[in-house]
Amino acid sequence: MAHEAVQLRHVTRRYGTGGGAVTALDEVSLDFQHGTFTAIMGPSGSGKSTLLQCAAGLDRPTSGSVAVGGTELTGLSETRLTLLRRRQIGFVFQAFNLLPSLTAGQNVALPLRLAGRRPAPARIREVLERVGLGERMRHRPAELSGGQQQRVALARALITRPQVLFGDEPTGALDSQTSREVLTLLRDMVRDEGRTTVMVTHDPVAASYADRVVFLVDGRVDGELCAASAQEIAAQMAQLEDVTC
Ligand SMILES: Nc1ncnc2c1ncn2[C@@H]1O[C@H](COP(=O)(O)OP(=O)(O)OP(=O)(O)O)[C@@H](O)[C@H]1O
Repeated sequence: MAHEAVQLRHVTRRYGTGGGAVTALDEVSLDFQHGTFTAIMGPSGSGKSTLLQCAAGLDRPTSGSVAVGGTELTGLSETRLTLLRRRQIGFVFQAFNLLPSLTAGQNVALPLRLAGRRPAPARIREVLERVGLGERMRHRPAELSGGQQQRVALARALITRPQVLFGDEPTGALDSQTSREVLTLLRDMVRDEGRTTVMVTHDPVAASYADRVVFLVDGRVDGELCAASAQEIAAQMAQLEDVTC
């Protein structure tokens, strides 16, 4: 494919005005290539979540441009942006955000229902099987472990076959063993299905599952590592946190 999966050019996001204004992102330019797994790291308040929200079309930059799958988001109406998000983007958060009264299968079907489509039961089963939960279709969230709930949330994000999957601390609420299972699943999906994945994390071990780690400091890109170990990533983070203290 000719274009990047996600392209940010000189993206600035400012909150507020006057003396109390905060520049959460400051002229960030980044490309996320098709079929790659990128982790975004940086000290608290460095702009990681803002970057993800702008890249996913959930927030609009103050200036600069974002393109997803070759479509420029700047200037799209809210309706067209919503349609693009539904078709091309999946999102998983630290909180699983499942509806407690719905079964796993019904939760997974929700994005299609919201788009006015009738989900085929076979497709729901296929996606739940992909995350290892084919037998749990009729279970409600309270009957599932944290890791299983996050896998249902992942299946829900994948039901529309998005080009790009964004995760904001997707393993932040999981113990280390369960985190590893979810991260392995994410990495396998990138490798086997070419699902471009961008994940914010505080955890160097989680980041080591990615092909590339981009570091943010004060809303700017401050270096990156490729195919790095958790130790290398932790060392880089310690250095950045020292500098910003
Ligand atoms: N809605 C908002 N209104 C005002 N300021 C905001 C808003 N959202 C974020 N900020 C500010 O923008 C900066 C970047 O925030 P952001 O949440 O992107 O950082 P982060 O790196 O994800 O932080 P953390 O690791 O603590 O979650 C911070 O200074 C934050 O206080």
